[in-house]
Amino acid sequence: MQAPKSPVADPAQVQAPQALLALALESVANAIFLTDHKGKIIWANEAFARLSGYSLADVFLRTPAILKSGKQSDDFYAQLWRTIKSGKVWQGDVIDRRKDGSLFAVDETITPLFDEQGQITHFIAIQHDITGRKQENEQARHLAYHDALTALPNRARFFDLLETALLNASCDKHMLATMFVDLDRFKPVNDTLGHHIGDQLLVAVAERIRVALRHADTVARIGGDEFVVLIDQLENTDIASRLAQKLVDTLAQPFVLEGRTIKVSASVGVSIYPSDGADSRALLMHADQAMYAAKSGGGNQFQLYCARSAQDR
Ligand SMILES: Nc1nc2c(ncn2[C@@H]2O[C@H](COP(=O)(O)OP(=O)(O)OP(=O)(O)O)[C@@H](O)[C@H]2O)c(=O)[nH]1
Repeated sequence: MQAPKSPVADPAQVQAPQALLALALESVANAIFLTDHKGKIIWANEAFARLSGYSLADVFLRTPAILKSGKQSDDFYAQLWRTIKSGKVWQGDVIDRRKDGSLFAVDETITPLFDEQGQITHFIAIQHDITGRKQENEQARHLAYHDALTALPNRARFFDLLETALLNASCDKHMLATMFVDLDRFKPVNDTLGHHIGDQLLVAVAERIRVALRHADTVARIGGDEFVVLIDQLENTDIASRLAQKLVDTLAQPFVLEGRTIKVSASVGVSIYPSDGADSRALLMHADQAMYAAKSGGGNQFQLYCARSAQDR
């Protein structure tokens, strides 16, 4: 079989309904391809070539597997095939790969075509390009859950992660630690060196905290100079103390920004699940109280939450 040629190009010249239909399918803005009952592509329109980068000759008698991006599981494709082979319409979002290797996202509908005996003869796939919409959604999701200055997770994201970690911790009966990290004397940096240096310092602080911890630990920025940390699957409280001291030490090291050496320090408060609180609100509140105890002690130190001393305050 040879790849069919494009139909006539000028709709005004086309009289026969079938030729007009062929021209309409060729010219429509949605990418469309037609396969035989085994899934081999026997026709594709110009919009498909524009979207995928594959000409009809490239894909002729190949299967749509040529578009596979690796972003969907084998189960996904198995389910798709089960649906259309049973004679039903399949509809869903798919991420495909172009001829040049780049990815694109489509909202795709695949419809089986039947002969008079009710046997499937072909499948027709119609794709609507949603790459832009997907990217916008992802950007919006990222903005909703991340701090714009440091790109760390924000308060909302931190609480989501903490809730999930707490669910797992209560099932598996393991401990976790939350830490409240607040810079000491950050305001004078803004006041004397300017807000833009203050911003750079916050970015550098975020990076130092991240580097001091393991990849699996979570660091979030929840306010001006306030960061929180989640240490999951904590083996013992000594580890939390050691990590808190590590944060205090790393943040006490001078920062060099735009050729200036800047010294700040941090106060860190630590609370442990389950001994210091059973839920996210209690844990964060107690880590915050412990942080204030560290600040009252002169800063540049950490404190573990202590229920008795919190009652005395
Ligand atoms: N540069 C910069 N400053 C910010 C940002 N958000 C909040 N701030 C400033 O951060 C400061 C935080 O206030 P404080 O926590 O009282 O400052 P501090 O000097 O560290 O106070 P102590 O913790 O008591 O030592 C305020 O001056 C805010 O204006 C930001 O995104 N960028």
